[in-house]
Amino acid sequence: MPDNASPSAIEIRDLRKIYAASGNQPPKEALKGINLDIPNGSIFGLLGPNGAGKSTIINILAGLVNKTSGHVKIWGFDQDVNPRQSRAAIGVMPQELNIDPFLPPRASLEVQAGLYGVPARERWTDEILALVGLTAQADSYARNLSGGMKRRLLLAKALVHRPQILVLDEPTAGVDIDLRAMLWDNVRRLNRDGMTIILTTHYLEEAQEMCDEIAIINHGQVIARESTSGLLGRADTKTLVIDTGGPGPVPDLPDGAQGMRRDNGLLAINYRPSALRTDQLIDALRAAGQPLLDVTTEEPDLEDVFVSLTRQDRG
Ligand SMILES: Nc1ncnc2c1ncn2[C@@H]1O[C@H](COP(=O)(O)OP(=O)(O)OP(=O)(O)O)[C@@H](O)[C@H]1O
Repeated sequence: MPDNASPSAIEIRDLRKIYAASGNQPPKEALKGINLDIPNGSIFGLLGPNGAGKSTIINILAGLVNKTSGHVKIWGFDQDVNPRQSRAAIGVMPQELNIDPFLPPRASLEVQAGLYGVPARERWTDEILALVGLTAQADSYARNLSGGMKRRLLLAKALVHRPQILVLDEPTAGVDIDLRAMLWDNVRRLNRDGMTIILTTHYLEEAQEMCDEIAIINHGQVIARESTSGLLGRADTKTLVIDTGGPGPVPDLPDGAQGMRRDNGLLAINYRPSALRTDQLIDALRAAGQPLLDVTTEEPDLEDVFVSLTRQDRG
């Protein structure tokens, strides 16, 4: 296993990608100078709306798409200077189910290990099969596997060469709850053993739960890159939920606060903590003669941050 002296598993500098024009499609500048360091040992989320450039970044990391310019270091190896080593350090679980239907899982892993030049004594085929829960299906034709099992096989294939970095491209799109839980168990275990995980997902609550750090990509640029908790702290929105003893009209509130009655009769007041303090809201409610039988606050989630950041960045 090569040593990586850098604290970053991945270093991306001024990465640009222009897809050439084709047919009547003009050229497309998909990446406009990405700078990104992905810390060694992290579970890192790469988020962004459709077409933001996430797959382009991942495909460049995986060596499947050629960059137009810029530098990429994987596990300390520059892709252009040490292509073989940089490739060996990364395993990618792709979005598409690209599996040979006639190869059983065990054979498929052996073929993959051969492609990566893993010597027989260093293979860990049975361990990987056990890890992803395919031991019982190890010798069944892949075409007989369920969709969920095929996904597990994709994860297994990404692991054969014991990469230091594992990339999961939308791993849970269209996947049922059990498989999702199993995937995340596996990912956490691999991470605990030292593997750096890079994940793209459309499920923001999943990113919130799984990722230590997150970069948000929009229009081919990094528009935020922070710890998940730092990012959550950025959302300048909070909701105060009050039991006023039953339904009733929404009282007058200070500027910057929006109130609504929920179906259960609770009064929900959305406000910006930077503009208004909670006690000012409470004072206003007291002045309006509202009973305050119970008061709770609801914190923002990643979705709030994501929506507000990508909205600001529009255009
Ligand atoms: N092979 C290609 N040729 C031309 N344009 C492309 C090609 N691949 C991607 N693009 C364009 O580059 C931009 C970025 O696409 P990319 O697939 O990287 O986005 P994404 O963030 O992964 O989106 P999604 O979440 O939908 O997968 C988009 O405008 C897309 O249409």
